Amino acid sequence: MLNSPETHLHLLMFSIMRSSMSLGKFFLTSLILLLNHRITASSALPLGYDGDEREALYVLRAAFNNSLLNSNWRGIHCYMDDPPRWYGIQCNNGRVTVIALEGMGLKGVVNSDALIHFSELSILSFKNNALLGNIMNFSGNQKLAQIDLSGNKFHGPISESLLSLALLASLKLQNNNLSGKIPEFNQPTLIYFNVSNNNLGGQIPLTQVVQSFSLDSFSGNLGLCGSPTHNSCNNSSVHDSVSDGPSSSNPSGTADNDTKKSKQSSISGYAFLFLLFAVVALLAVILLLILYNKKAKELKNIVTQQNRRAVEAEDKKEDKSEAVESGTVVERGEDRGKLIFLENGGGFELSDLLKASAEGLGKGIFGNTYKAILDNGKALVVKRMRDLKPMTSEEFTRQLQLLANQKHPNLIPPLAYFFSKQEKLLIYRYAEKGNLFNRIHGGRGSKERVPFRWNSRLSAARGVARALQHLHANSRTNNIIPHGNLKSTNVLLNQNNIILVSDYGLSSLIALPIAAQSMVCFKSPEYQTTRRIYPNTDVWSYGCMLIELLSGRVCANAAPPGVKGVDLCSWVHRAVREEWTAEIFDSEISVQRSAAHGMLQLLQIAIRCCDKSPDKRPEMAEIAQEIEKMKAAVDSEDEEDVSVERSLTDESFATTSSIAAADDR
Ligand SMILES: Nc1ncnc2c1ncn2[C@@H]1O[C@H](COP(=O)(O)OP(=O)(O)OP(=O)(O)O)[C@@H](O)[C@H]1O
Repeated sequence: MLNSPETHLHLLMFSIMRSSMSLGKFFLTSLILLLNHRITASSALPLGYDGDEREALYVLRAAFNNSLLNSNWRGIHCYMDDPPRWYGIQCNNGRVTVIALEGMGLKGVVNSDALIHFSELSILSFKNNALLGNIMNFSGNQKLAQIDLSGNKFHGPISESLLSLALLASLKLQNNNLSGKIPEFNQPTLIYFNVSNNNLGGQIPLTQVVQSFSLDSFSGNLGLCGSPTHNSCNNSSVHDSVSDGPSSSNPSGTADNDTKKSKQSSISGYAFLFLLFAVVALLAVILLLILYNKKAKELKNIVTQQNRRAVEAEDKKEDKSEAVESGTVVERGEDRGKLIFLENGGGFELSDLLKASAEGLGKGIFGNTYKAILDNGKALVVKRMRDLKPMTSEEFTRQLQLLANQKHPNLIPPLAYFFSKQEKLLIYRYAEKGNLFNRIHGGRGSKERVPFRWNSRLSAARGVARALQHLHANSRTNNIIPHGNLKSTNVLLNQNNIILVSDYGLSSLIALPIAAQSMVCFKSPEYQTTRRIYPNTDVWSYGCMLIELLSGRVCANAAPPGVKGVDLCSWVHRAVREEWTAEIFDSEISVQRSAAHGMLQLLQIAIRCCDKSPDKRPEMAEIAQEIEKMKAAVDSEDEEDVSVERSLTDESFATTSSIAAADDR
């Protein structure tokens, strides 16, 4: 896990409340530390990402000038096999495969060559924004299969470069200002096509592919004629289409050539005049926009300066010893945020947090996590949240309150949160004994390693099952994913080794593209095949975690950055099928003879949880009940020393094999 050097939490809080500049600096420091860590960890590898792609994304970011992208699109966008960190971007092997920026109110002009470097791009969506410009040149994007530019302000013709996309399956250009004719699409791969509600004209191409789409795909374009519309094409539009396309209704060119030429030249004369007029109008609009922007910027600067002066003056007047009551909302101006306690008497106040020193614990989906130590020695955990769904402070509060209301001895709910326009923080109790991942894998091979024996592993499995059962029982009605990100780094141990499941229910806060890249649920078999997740997708994550607990191997779906893992469900199925089941168990527990029965039982439960079909997995309540009934092993020092004669043999797995074989599809 990443451990950044000691730093001061009050810097973070102070910067949030006082100065966006120092906040940026703090953020930059954390980012540099993170990048350093990554680069050191993989110094043997080449660059690991595509520089041209990153530059092209920066150009797009500048064009969009969107606050979320301005803050989120920083650093390395795709690094080798790491999950990508940029909002709306998905990658494979350091290359961008998906750009999906939907419904974000994006404005600005997208250059026609904006995507030329993305040769691995397969999905592009700018759906429902307010983007301007011509349809891009896609000649460099031969892997593009889905394009959705609908609901924008794109104008001009539909780019002919689309004709070169041999894998194109879906093209959505509806609700724009596109004009000109529809190109003669002929890719047999094209199964969805919509150009409705534009200003397109001329005859609809007679190619088999284009003609296979219904009237809905073309409606709302007054200038279109020919099948499947009910407008017959008048002579000029028919001639247009005849002269431009080989698959038009008169390909032999038997019409009177002279008449055709004179009509064509008069049409192109009008077209030229129209174009000239359009160019002049466009230049005038651009000039006006530039002037307007300049004025707006000047005005904004003046207002910002005045505001800053006003805030400084107010700060001087403020009583420094302002009391902060725990259990109440602490509010010092909307833009400077609020600290809200979710539990009465959190035992600390904002002023304590401001003075606390902090050290980095690591970086998760949401950003950096810090351990903050208050002056009285109490430790808290502060999570700095990034990539959240756009939501109001009220929505955020509602979601957090729901999470805080989940009371169970094996859950660790948020204690408090901080909300401002730029910054969202979650504050938790500190779990003194770290996480289950470190307990299973940490210090292997070193003298410091304290063996993690069967009874403790069984307690961990039981604690997590109880916590999940509680979450599942309490969220059944609204069909949400109760945990969504169950993995061993999110299972914590307190001073008394009590299991505390953390980070539950956060999928309701995080933006979908980021969640889909990072959260464990989205790596499940059902999401890979159907793009859907279900409440009992958690059961699958639990199955993976049980195998990690039994085998001491890292689970690929839940491995921290920089750690390689194994697809444990497939691995276990293979082990059982190929009859090397005895190898599954971690040597620290396989030497415990009295634990053999329990280990087999837990393995069988894990295999059922791992079923590819969500319907066939057991309910969390059933699993919890089965684990409750399992007895702790009667342990002794002697047992732990049986290293030569393994207590588990392949024969002892006869029952397990048959169950797993039935489950293995
Ligand atoms: N309340 C806590 N007490 C002690 N350690 C914690 C606490 N919360 C998180 N941690 C530890 O801090 C580190 C970073 O946590 P964080 O939640 O940011 O990332 P993660 O768990 O690795 O990934 P993800 O964001 O996907 O959950 C992890 O090692 C985690 O176990």
